Amino acid sequence: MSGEGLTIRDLRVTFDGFTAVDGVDLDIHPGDLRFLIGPNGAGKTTLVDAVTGLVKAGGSARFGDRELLGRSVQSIARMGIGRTFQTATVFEELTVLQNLDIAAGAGRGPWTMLRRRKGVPEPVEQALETIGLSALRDRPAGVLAHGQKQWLEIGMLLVQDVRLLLLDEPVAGMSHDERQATGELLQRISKERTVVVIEHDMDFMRSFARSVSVLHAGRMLSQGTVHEVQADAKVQEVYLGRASEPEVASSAPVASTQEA
Ligand SMILES: Nc1ncnc2c1ncn2[C@@H]1O[C@H](COP(=O)(O)OP(=O)(O)OP(=O)(O)O)[C@@H](O)[C@H]1O
Repeated sequence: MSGEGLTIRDLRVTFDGFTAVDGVDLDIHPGDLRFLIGPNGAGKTTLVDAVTGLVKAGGSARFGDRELLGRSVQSIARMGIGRTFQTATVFEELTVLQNLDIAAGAGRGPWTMLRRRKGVPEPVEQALETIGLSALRDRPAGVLAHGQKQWLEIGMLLVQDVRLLLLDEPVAGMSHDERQATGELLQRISKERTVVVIEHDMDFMRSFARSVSVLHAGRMLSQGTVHEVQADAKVQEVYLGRASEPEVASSAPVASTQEA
């Protein structure tokens, strides 16, 4: 796929003397479906915060040939970079369609837009279909299942024509079927866009990652295919060495199961 990639060099984020991201290099090519994994506190969310302008960072993060560091959150969003957070942020009282409509017209006043809207704009129709919520378009977002809210939030990025999607634990709390549907959704989306997924669910990672980067204590520990990362002794040590911690224990099989 042509388009813009994300190139990070020597990224550093410090909070009151504590270094959360410690000189990270990362290359994400257009059309990648990259999983960013690592134990709790590794710096995954902070890295995404830095790329999206939420925290100050040193080093460089370029989208195509444009530097992101030093720009405002809004300016970075206008460049086609969008993210989701661990908790879905949709307007619960508004319908699925209204949520997408507002996202599509971000910057136009929502009420003006809702009053004047006749018919459904093509990008909104397409997003509804992509996220599988066409039949629920007139339902209030608040009644959607947990997984469906996450898909709606992804749809809200699609209608803004986001080129690089950064998703923070999109399948947390989802059922097995919802995870499967989400993985397939991300594969569809990454045919035309670039997707980065922060994830703790190793089964999900094995099934859907095109490439993987492993962060540990603010540094890049390992990168490659699922197979390469699983076979990396450093990765095995980081995960297996912490297998007694409940959340990481669920991640431990990264080092011990067969190739995805
Ligand atoms: N605003 C902040 N102020 C101080 N320390 C912070 C701040 N945000 C994050 N940290 C610290 O930076 C480190 C990295 O946190 P981060 O949330 O990026 O990790 P993570 O890899 O996303 O972890 P998790 O998988 O648990 O979400 C942690 O030690 C965290 O406590």
